[in-house]
Amino acid sequence: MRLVAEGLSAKRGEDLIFQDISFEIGSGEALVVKGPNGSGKSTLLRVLAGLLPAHAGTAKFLAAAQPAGQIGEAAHYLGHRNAMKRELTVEENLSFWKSFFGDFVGGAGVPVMKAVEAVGLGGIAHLPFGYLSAGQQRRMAMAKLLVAWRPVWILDEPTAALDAAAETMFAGLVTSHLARGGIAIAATHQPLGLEGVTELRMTGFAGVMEDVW
Ligand SMILES: Nc1ncnc2c1ncn2[C@@H]1O[C@H](COP(=O)(O)OP(=O)(O)OP(=O)(O)O)[C@@H](O)[C@H]1O
Repeated sequence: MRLVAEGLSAKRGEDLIFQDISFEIGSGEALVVKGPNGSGKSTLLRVLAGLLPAHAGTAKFLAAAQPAGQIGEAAHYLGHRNAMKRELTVEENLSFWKSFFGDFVGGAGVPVMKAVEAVGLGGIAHLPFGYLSAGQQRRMAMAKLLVAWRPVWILDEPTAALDAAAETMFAGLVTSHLARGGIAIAATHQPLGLEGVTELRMTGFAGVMEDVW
C-alpha cells in the first residue's frame, strides 16, 4: 500500500499556494508537513483528501489487487474542526460516523465505547458533545479515526488544544495505526513524538500570482 504524489500544485483563487510537490510513503510510514503559517499545509492536506482540486499533478492511493484510487476514499480527514453535533451525545455522534463511514477494505473499526476508552474518556460518552471541554472535544474527534477503518489518516493540527498527556496519547494512536500497516500524514507545529517520520517542509508562494515567478 502506497501513497504517491507527483508534481502537485494548488491554487486558491488566482494565487498559487505551492507547486511541484512530490512524495511517496508506504504502509507503516508517516509524513509530517511543516512550514510557517500560510505556507499551504492545510491546502495540501485538503488536496490530498480530495476536498480541493489540484491545479496540477496527481495524488494516488495504490494497493495490491486494487485499481489506483483517490486518496480520499481510503482516508480519514481530521481538520481544524471536530465535525461533531454539539446537541448529540458523544456516543450518538460516534455511532453516526461509524455507520456513515463503514470500513474500508482490509480492516475493521473498533466499537464506539472502545474508541472512547482509547482516547481516555470512558465514562462521559453519555454527555452532549457540546458540554465537553475543548481538549475533550478534540480527543473525541480522534476517537472518530478509530470507529471506522481507513488505512490513511490525514491530520491537520491534530494536537492543537491538547495537553501534554493527550499529545502522548495521540502519538500512541498514530503509532498503533502505523503498526497496523496504516499511513499518516500530519500538518503540525508541535512535535508528535513519532519516530522515523519523513518531513515535508512547505515554503509557500502565498499571494504570488503564477506568472510572477
Ligand atoms: N479560500 C481562499 N482564497 C484565497 N486564499 C486562500 C483561501 N484559503 C486559504 N488561502 C490562502 O492560502 C494560503 C495557505 O493557507 P493554508 O491554510 O493552507 O496555510 P497553512 O500552512 O495551513 O497555515 P497555518 O499554519 O496558519 O494553519 C494562505 O496564504 C491563505 O491566506
